[in-house]
Amino acid sequence: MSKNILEVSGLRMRFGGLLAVDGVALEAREGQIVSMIGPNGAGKTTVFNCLTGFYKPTEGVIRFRGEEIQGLPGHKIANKGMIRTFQHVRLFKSMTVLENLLVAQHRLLNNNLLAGLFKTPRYRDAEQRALEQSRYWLDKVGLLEHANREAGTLAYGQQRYLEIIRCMVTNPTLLMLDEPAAGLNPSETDGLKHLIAELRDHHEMTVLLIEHDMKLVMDISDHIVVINQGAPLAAGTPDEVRNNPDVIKAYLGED
Ligand SMILES: Nc1ncnc2c1ncn2[C@@H]1O[C@H](COP(=O)(O)OP(=O)(O)OP(=O)(O)O)[C@@H](O)[C@H]1O
Repeated sequence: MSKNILEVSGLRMRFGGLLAVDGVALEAREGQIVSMIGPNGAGKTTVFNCLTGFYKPTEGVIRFRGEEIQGLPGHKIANKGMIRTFQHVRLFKSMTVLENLLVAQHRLLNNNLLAGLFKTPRYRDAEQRALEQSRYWLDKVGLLEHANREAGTLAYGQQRYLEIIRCMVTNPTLLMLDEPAAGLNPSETDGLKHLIAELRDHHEMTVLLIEHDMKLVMDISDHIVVINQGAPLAAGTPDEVRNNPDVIKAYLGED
């Protein structure tokens, strides 16, 4: 059986009088796509912010590859291999597409200032690997020909892809995507769906997804967690969730 990458239990996050996250639990096993859904304001992004160390959770246990990480600063959690995208595109828009990918791999490159200054063979090897890794992922999402363009000049859908591969070049253990389909047209959304499925099926990636596009979620998720007003409402396979009366009432019935 595949191992647990992420285990979250009893997660609570309070902002003054507002309990934005109230007892959320979730689990992601290696190679699974796990989606978190719920109406606007349900607390999904707040859960992401707690997992990635942007917020210190009020309560709860977060285990990443068996190790408790709740309350650790974001950079330490990212160094452990938990990498995310944001609801709104956050690229270095005046840098080239390729530079965005190289900057993301700075840990591989800049671990020794002197090595960088003198361009030692070891540094050059690392630089070469970073370039190869970048080209591989650019090719995968059809952006290789745009490698030297300013990232801000890419079409919106391409910027979304670039954000995802900017995570992939760091060889993450867990890829967390916050509404990656937001603002995409149907054909871009379909491309995104295939890319996420490919990351799981051919790159053994574990993916935690927040998404409002129900077709995307239902088509690719192995497991879905539904939260409503901060609290867990249901969890299960896409079929179980789709047919759950509480979910239909609280969420799917809203549209
Ligand atoms: N830093 C903060 N300070 C105070 N309240 C916050 C903060 N961050 C989030 N909230 C509140 O917590 C609740 C949950 O917000 P959150 O953004 O996590 O929901 P969401 O499920 O991601 O929503 P959406 O689907 O619209 O992105 C909301 O009521 C929001 O206003």
